[in-house]
Amino acid sequence: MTHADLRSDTLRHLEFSLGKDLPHAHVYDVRMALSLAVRDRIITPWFASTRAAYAARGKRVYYLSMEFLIGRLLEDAIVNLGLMDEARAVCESCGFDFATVLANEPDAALGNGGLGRLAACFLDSMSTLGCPGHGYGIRYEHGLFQQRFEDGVQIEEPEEWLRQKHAWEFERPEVMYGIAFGGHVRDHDGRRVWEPDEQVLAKAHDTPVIGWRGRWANTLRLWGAEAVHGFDLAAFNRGDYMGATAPEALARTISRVLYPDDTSDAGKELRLRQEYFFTAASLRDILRRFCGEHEDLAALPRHVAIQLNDTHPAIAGPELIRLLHDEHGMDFDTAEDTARGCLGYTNHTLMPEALERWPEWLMDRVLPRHLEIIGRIDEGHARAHPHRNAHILSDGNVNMGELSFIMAHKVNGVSALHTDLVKDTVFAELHRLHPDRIVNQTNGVTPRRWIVAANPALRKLVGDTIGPRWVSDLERLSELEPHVDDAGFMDAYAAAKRTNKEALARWLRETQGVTVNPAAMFDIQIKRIHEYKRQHMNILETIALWNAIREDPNGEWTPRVKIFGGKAAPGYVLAKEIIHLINDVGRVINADPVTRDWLQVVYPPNYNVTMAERLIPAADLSEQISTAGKEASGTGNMKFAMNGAPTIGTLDGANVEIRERVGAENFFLFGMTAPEVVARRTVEGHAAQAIDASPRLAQALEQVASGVFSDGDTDRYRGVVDNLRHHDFFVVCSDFDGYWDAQRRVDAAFRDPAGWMRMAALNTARSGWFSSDRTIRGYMAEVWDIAPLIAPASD
Ligand SMILES: CCc1ccc([C@H](C)CC(=O)N[C@@H]2O[C@H](CO)[C@@H](O)[C@H](O)[C@H]2O)cc1
Repeated sequence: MTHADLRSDTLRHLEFSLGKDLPHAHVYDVRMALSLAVRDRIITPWFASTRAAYAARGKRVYYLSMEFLIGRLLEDAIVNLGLMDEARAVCESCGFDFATVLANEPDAALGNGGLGRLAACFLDSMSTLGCPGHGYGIRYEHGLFQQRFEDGVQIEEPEEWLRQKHAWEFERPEVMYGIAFGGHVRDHDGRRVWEPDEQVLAKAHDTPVIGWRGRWANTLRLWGAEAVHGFDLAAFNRGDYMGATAPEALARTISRVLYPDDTSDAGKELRLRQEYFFTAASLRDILRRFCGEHEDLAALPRHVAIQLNDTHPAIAGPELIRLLHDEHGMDFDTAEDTARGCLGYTNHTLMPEALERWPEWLMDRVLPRHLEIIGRIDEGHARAHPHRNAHILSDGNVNMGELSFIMAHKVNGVSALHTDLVKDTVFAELHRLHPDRIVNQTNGVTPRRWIVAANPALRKLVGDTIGPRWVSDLERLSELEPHVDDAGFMDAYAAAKRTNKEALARWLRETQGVTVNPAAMFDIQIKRIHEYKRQHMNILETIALWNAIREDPNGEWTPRVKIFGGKAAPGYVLAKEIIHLINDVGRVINADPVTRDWLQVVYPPNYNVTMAERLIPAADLSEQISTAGKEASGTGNMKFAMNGAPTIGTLDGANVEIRERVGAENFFLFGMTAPEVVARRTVEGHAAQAIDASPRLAQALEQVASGVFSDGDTDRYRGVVDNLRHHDFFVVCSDFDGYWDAQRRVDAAFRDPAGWMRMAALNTARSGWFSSDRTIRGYMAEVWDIAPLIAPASD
């Protein structure tokens, strides 16, 4: 595949697909034309993969997720097809800067955070491994809101990724299903018949997902909602223009926007409709494909593995039973067992408020037949386990966690610690009743996006040092370890990090108007804003450091740039207060001439996948400081370690496994363990005690309370301060001094550049296990019982 070919194809698309003459082309036109030319090169492996899967008559995996946090796709496709140099040459030959062309693509922000991004990494790995699978989700017209700051306060604005044509999808008007809602269930000669009173059409939009080296491609099928009868001409003729389009608008509401909550169950009816809409359309599509190849529906589990990405598609259990029993006449118990044989359920959070519980009355109104079926499942489980103390239906609610567990043949947590906590807490009773149902599948991330695309300097160095095979066999990074004692390699490693830091400094200057010193330590915390992730502990430590530098300006300090990134759910008041506080503290500290050269705070708005790709390669320190027992896994922690940023963190989620693999000496540990946190909470006034014992913390809290960072306004942070002083459920105060001490250890370590770079390089060399390829191989063997349809990549 020469540059000439890609160039001629790009120019052909510019002319015939975009209808643009090169002299008049805008960057958008070139980006679209190049995208279409690159997409053309995905079609052949895509068709071949589909044919191979059909020919194999084997098993397929279906990953059902309300979220796919994809980001941009052009560079990802170019990387997986090995067309980087060609694509850059094509842009330059058209008179456009490659980076500018790539930057013209909007992020597909169809997710909130960890869960959605994990789904996207999993799709890349399933294609790279040749695991026949499809992603199923919702084609939201508006993804996660755009974040901007007004005087440091988060303002949400609608996200408009579809304002421009989406280059990577194929609309499938021929794949359309009517999805029913509401109505009643009545008896009809001994059978229960659902008579819904609403219907919405689900139309498929397919995006090919190409794997490394373009050897296999799966499909991401996203459903868009449309009205059965969209336009009311009679109303229009009556001049009731709103009335005329109301049916269309109402129907499209279902796929209009992503719910921006990532930890609390909004419990909104529309959310339940979204969950049923995509789950029902996906199951219809799965059964259509199966019935096109096989007769006996009881054989479904041998050919179909369905993974529930948290409880959000949990209605899949009752819906599959409804299809098998009500529509295909299978007897109920066989239908239930058949469904269980297909279903796997992944739990991603222990936060009680994040576990979905739908009021029975709401389920009865939206999905009356499903509520009946859920009742029968629960009764059946009670009959099988008379003394059980776990219920799907309890206190007038439908517990979607219990439903998912009982309807799945395998349940997994997303890190070793999390899986143990799932067994000991949220599902302790069900674990007792089904002791071999829970397995662990520690998360992973795709090295194609998070090293090859995001960090070309490191990619080149690693490739030059150990050859090309690490990209699809990441544990080969361990072959770098002997080179860590080689000065030449370490100089090149440090140079790569420096290149990335200078690039980030340039971007911060150009986009944020902030000048940072690339020699300073880039200390980064990027993730959704949440009390358990403890961004407020980070900013309190920053204030304490500021105080310490001001008290001893000539002391031996390590220049540090504190970089934050992250959105708060619009309704999460305290998280929004934390955002405001970080911006307010930054405003004061950055203006302080005494400390300016030693400490800066930067918080670029609208953190997303593309910004993560820019920040992570430039990081020196990875902040993973959640309250132990609260972060199910984390995946940012893995991306930072791979890109040579040692972690300061607690023994929480996958931090535990990162520390085990990179070595305790290459990890800055602090804080209470999960059991210690639980014990500490039982101590009356544990926060006040900790504050009394820590003058640094007490001073910082008092400064926040007294308005030092809010122009004397003593109300602005009353919420955060009172919560910390009187509740502090996430033990910020009790972990503060440990955190402070760990940060001072970081300072000392960073002042030894060679020593620091050694830690950084060992983090890279020892984090290969955290590839999502390893994770997917685990699911394939222990959950889906499926074999890849291609041999492992040889290069
Ligand atoms: C009902 C609202 C809602 C929406 C999303 C969620 C997600 C489960 C939250 C989430 O993203 N969890 C994160 O999942 C990652 C992938 O497994 C983990 O690495 C993170 O630790 C976990 O917080 C909970 C509740």
